Amino acid sequence: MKLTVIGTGYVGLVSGVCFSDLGNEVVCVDKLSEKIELLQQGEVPIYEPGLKELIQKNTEAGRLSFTTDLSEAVQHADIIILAVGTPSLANGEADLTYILGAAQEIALSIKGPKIIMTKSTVPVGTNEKIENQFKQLSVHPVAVASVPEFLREGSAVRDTMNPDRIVVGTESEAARQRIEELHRPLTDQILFTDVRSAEMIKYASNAFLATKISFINEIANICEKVGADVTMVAEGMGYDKRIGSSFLKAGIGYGGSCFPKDTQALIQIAGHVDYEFKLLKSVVEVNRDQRYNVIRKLETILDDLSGKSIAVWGLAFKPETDDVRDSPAFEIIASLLHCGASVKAYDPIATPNFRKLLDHSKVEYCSSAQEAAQNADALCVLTEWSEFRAVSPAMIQAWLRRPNLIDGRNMYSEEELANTELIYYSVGRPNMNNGVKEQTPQLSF
Ligand SMILES: NC(=O)C1=CN([C@@H]2O[C@H](COP(=O)(O)OP(=O)(O)OC[C@H]3O[C@@H](n4cnc5c(N)ncnc54)[C@H](O)[C@@H]3O)[C@@H](O)[C@H]2O)C=CC1
Ligand SMILES: O=C(O)[C@H]1O[C@H](OP(=O)(O)OP(=O)(O)OC[C@H]2O[C@@H](n3ccc(=O)[nH]c3=O)[C@H](O)[C@@H]2O)[C@H](O)[C@@H](O)[C@@H]1O
Repeated sequence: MKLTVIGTGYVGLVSGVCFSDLGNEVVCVDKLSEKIELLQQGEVPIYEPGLKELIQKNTEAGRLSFTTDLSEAVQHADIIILAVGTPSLANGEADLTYILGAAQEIALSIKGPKIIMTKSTVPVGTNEKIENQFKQLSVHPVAVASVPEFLREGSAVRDTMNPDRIVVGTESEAARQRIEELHRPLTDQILFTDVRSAEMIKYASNAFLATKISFINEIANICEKVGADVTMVAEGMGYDKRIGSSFLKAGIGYGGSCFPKDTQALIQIAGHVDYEFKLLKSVVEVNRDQRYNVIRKLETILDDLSGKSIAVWGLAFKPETDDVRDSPAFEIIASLLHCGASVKAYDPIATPNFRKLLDHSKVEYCSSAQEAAQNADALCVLTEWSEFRAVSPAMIQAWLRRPNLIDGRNMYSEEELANTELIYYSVGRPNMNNGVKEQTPQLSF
């Protein structure tokens, strides 16, 4: 099949590359010429395991190419995939400027019938708007389908090649058949729905996963007060197939380019039809507060943070990505600065992106985990990179000036801490002091 993908962010690039790897002829379009030039030279603008090799393989095979010329590229395609960004507006609503802009450009360019497959996450009703735009601007028949994307950053290629399901929302039988044909090599689990339901499935899925995270984070906060261990609680819950073990890792709250924006957008979508999504509002509020536990724990240990040197390990919103969009590290570091602390930060790959967000005289970006931790008054682990897991708590203690470790991702075990003198606070687990668990709090009932 011949495909044109509009937008070379995570979704556009990864799906374009994977579809070409399945034998389709794919042209990827972006309006940013510097991105396209990089891709044409075989370089990848994002860090995503396995992607570079696939780009090289499929470019060499002549199935994959990159261009800034949208109007030329769309002529080539049977199916045009919309994968441009839908960021948040200040009020939390999804900004549809890019997707409607791209649809307009396509409508003014096409010279024959096309299938438009929307992979961007868009509010319910957007694909109908896109369809209307085509009717107004083009004489050529266009079938629109909502085919939301569920990949995760850091495992985007694997997720795309092994999807749990493909959702296809369309009213067009022709689009349905072609899109089924395109996805059949990936899975048999293809669900056909109406357009609005497909759009809703995407928001509901992200909101549900975000709810699981805020739920376990609140359980963790209670565990800290009653002396239980959230990792055991999550394990015990997860064996129940109705609950499932995934997305029950307590931490510093979810970040990234999607959960924060999509939860806000769904609250707005509900608001537009006079429905107050109370549960999701709480999920967002819990998430916003969870990251500040790191600061509260530091204050418990160090009292006043003014003048202290705090090491931070991890700036990306999760491991295996250099994406720092809505990373909890940003607000945590901003709070540390607000409290008068100075920060020494290290991330294996996300530092250049983070520095663009926060260039401050009191933030020193270090080139190794050791350099960041050396002589600091405390270390905060904010992203669970395997590189950090490989450093023993004893080594961390040796590097620090004062033996304080705040583990925002529950990376280290009781056994590893047993032979150290660290004061260790994690999330929803008993604190440790000099290798010994702090006493379980007395319960007053
Ligand atoms: N990042 C992720 O892991 C996932 C994202 N999504 C959704 O997919 C959509 C895309 O997200 P990302 O890939 O992160 O996007 P992104 O924001 O990183 O990249 C979008 C790209 O589209 C380009 N673009 C915008 N308008 C254009 C036009 N008219 N012509 C050509 N190029 C244009 C931009 O220059 C940019 O390079 C969003 O709706 C997002 O919510 C869905 C699942 C996963
Ligand atoms: O719509 C999207 O963009 C994507 O959003 C998420 O993917 P992603 O943001 O790449 O990463 P996740 O692995 O879901 O992690 C999101 C955040 O939740 C946090 N998280 C995740 C799981 C967990 O148990 N606990 C937890 O705190 C992570 O640290 C991270 O900050 C969804 O998992 C994808 O299915 C979806 O396609």
